[in-house]
Amino acid sequence: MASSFKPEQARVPSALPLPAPPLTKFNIGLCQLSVTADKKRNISHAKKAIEEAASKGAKLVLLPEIWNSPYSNDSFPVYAEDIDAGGEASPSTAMLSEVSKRLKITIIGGSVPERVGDRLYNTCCVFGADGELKAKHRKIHLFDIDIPGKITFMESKTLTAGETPTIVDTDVGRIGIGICYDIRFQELAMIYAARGAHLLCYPGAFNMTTGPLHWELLQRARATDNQLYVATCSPARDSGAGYTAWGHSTLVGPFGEILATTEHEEDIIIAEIDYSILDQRRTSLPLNKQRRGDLYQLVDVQRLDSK
Ligand SMILES: NC(=O)CC(=O)C(=O)O
Repeated sequence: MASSFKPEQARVPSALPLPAPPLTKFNIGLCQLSVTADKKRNISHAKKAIEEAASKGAKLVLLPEIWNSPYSNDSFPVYAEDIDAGGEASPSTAMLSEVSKRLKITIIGGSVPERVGDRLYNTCCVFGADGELKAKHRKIHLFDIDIPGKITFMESKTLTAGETPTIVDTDVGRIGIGICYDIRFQELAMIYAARGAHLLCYPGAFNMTTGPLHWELLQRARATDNQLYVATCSPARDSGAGYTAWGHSTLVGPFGEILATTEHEEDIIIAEIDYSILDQRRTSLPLNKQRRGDLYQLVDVQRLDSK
């Protein structure tokens, strides 16, 4: 019987069905890396961590937000790379491309500062198992925060905001990308879910003020509301750094369950993702059929405009 709730109208355009993923079960590796001021060391360190994750069975590896540079407005212009030029102009992404191809794995390359003319972005590159750059997400929501006596940080002093949501089909499923502060904006996750994402990946560097309260809560909320997997990856904590990361990289399942997590030290988490659970959860708790499209709607502006 057709529902008078008009669930198909709660997403504009209508939500896409969940696509069949290329594989159902695989391991994800979350590399919670220590980051120093030495960029060359950061790159070789990340490379070793990716190799270790792959040797332990990871088919998808996620890196932290800003893993090749300290997280500071002074550092972003100094460490920024011209990703589109590639090669020597972007040693960090050249390494990701080489490793993903050699190991035949998908890499969600955390984020690095990107230079485009006189602009800087906080950018996540996704490399396929063939070493090709499949997608580039520029942090859409810049992290400007001012909690007196606790934390003041203004990314907008140096960075420009990205303009588009990023969802990418990979060998390990359809993945929506957000960077750190992007996780606070539930509409982005809802748009990815409506576009058929199996998994959302958020490289992120929450801090000692918001991390304890919000980091796990937000991941579990995005996963529970959208009935999909959420993976996050933070830098390891360095208490001597100007910005102290919270750590606690995590994988959350589609029922909001923590499947794997860690503390704040350097670590490589290997955990299993099983996409067959998505259909099970959505059948048992059919939120997509129960939405009140007669009362509210989420408009995906980009998809609407491309129609
Ligand atoms: N660093 C961020 O982008 C976000 C963050 O720390 C927060 O939202 O809190």
